[in-house]
Amino acid sequence: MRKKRKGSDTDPCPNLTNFLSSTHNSRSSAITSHYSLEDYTRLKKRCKEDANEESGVSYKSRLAGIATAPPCGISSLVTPGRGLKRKIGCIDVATQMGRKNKIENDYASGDTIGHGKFGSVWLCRSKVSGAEFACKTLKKGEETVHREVEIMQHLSGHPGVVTLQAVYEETECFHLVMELCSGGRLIDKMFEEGDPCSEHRAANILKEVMLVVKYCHDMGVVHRDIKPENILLTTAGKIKLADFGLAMRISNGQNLTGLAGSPAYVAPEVLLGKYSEKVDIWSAGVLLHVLLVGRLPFQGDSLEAVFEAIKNVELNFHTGIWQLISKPARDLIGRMLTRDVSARITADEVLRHPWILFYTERTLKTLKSKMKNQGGGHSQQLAIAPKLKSDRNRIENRSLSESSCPLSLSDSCEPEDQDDCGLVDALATAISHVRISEPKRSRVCGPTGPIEQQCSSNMKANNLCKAF
Ligand SMILES: Nc1ncnc2c1ncn2[C@@H]1O[C@H](COP(=O)(O)OP(=O)(O)OP(=O)(O)O)[C@@H](O)[C@H]1O
Repeated sequence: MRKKRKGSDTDPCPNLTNFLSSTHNSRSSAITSHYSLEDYTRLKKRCKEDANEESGVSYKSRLAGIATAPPCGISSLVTPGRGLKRKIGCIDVATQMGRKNKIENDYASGDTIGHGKFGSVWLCRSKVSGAEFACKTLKKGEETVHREVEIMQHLSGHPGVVTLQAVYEETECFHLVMELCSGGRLIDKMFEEGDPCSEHRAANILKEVMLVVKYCHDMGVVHRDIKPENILLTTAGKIKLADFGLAMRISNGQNLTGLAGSPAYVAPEVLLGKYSEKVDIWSAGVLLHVLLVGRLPFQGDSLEAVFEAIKNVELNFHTGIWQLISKPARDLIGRMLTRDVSARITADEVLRHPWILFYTERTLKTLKSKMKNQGGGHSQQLAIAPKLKSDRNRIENRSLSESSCPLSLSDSCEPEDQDDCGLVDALATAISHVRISEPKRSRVCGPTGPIEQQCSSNMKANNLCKAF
C-alpha cells in the first residue's frame, strides 16, 4: 500500500543522494531517520519503470542523479473519497462534530507548528472554549489517509496517544484536530541535550513508549513507525505517540506484508516481507540504543548498506561505551534487537523487564536507596575502569543539570538516582527471579549468546547514517 502523502506523482525519481547528503555529517544524522521505506520502494519502482523506457540507464544511476524530495499530491490510481463514508462515519459519532461543518466556523487558525512530507500541522484555537489544538490536514485519495483517521479514532483516549478531538472533511482533504503537544518532539529534546540519557531517564522514556505500544498491540494496531520523531511531548513532559500514517490493524497470528517504516528503525523481517506487531519492539529497541549511546545501531553509506546492517551486523554490547551501561540494560536491548522474531520479547515483557522495573517502580527505588545506605551498592560494583566510569558520570551529571529534567515522565530526576551499574545488576538479577514467571523467564531471561562485533561504521562520526 502506498502512502501517497509522503511522495509525489510529479517527480518520479527524486535525488536520493542530495536528499540523504543533507542529513550527513551532522549529529542529527546519528539518530534521525527521515526517509520512509515506502518513499524508497516507490521511487525504486518508478525509476525502474523509467529505466526500462530509457535503455542503458539503471534506476540506481537515476536515483543518484535527479532532483529533490517530492511534494505531496493525489494519486491518479485511487478515486478520491473511496471508502470514505464508512470510515469517516464513525469518527463523526465519536467526535460529535458534523463533517459538513466547516473547520473555520469552529476554530481560528494559527501558526504552522510542524511539517510532515504531506504538508503541515498548524495551531488552531477553539472559538468556543479558547483552547488550543494542533490541526493536521491530510489530502484525500490514499487509503492510508483514511486508515490514519480511522486508527487514530480507534486508539484515541489513551493517555499515551495524541487525542483526536474532531475531524472535518472537505472535498480535497481532512482536517484532524488533535490535542496539542506543546513540549515538541522527543528527537528535538535529544538534540538539545546532546549527550546520551542516563539509564534512569532512558528507562522512564522507554516505559512510557512501551505502555503505548502495548496498548496499540492490545487494540490490534501495529504502528510501524516508532521513532523519536513521532514521539511528542506535552508541556508536562508526558509522552504521546503520534503519526499513525503507517499504522495497520492486525489480528492475532496475522502477518503483515509490504515495506513500511523508517529505514534506520525498520525491523529485519520487514525487509524480508512478512512481519507482525513485533516490528514495533525492534524499532523501540533502536530508540533505546539511541537513548543510551546517542547513535543509531545500524548505519551505512546508502540505504542498501543500512538494510544490510539491519539484516547482518552483530552488535557488541561488551566493549566501548557499553561497558558503562548496566548489564540489565544491555540484556533488554539485546532481547528487543534480536532478529529471531519468536525470541524477541513482547511489549508486556519489556514492561516487566528487571531494568524497567528497577528504574520505574517506587518499591524498588526504596529498596535501592536502602541498599545504598547500607553500603550494599559498593560491594557490587562492576570492575569498570575508573576513567570510563568517571566519563559516564560526567556525561550523566551534565545531562541532568543542563536539561533541568524536561522529560519529567513518571519520575523525578534526582542525582542520587543516577546509574550505579553494580547495584542495578545485583538488584535486577534478584528482581528477575521474583517478578518474572517461569514460562516467561525462559523466553525473557534465558541466556542469549553474546552479541558480537559492532559495525565499524558506527564508530566513525563522519559516516553516521548517511542514508537518511
Ligand atoms: N498533536 C500535535 N501537537 C504538536 N505538534 C504536532 C502534533 N502532531 C504533529 N505535530 C508536529 O507536526 C509534525 C508532523 O506531524 P506528523 O508526524 O503527524 O506528520 P507526517 O507527515 O505523518 O510526518 P512524517 O513525514 O514524519 O511521516 C510533527 O513532527 C510535529 O512536529
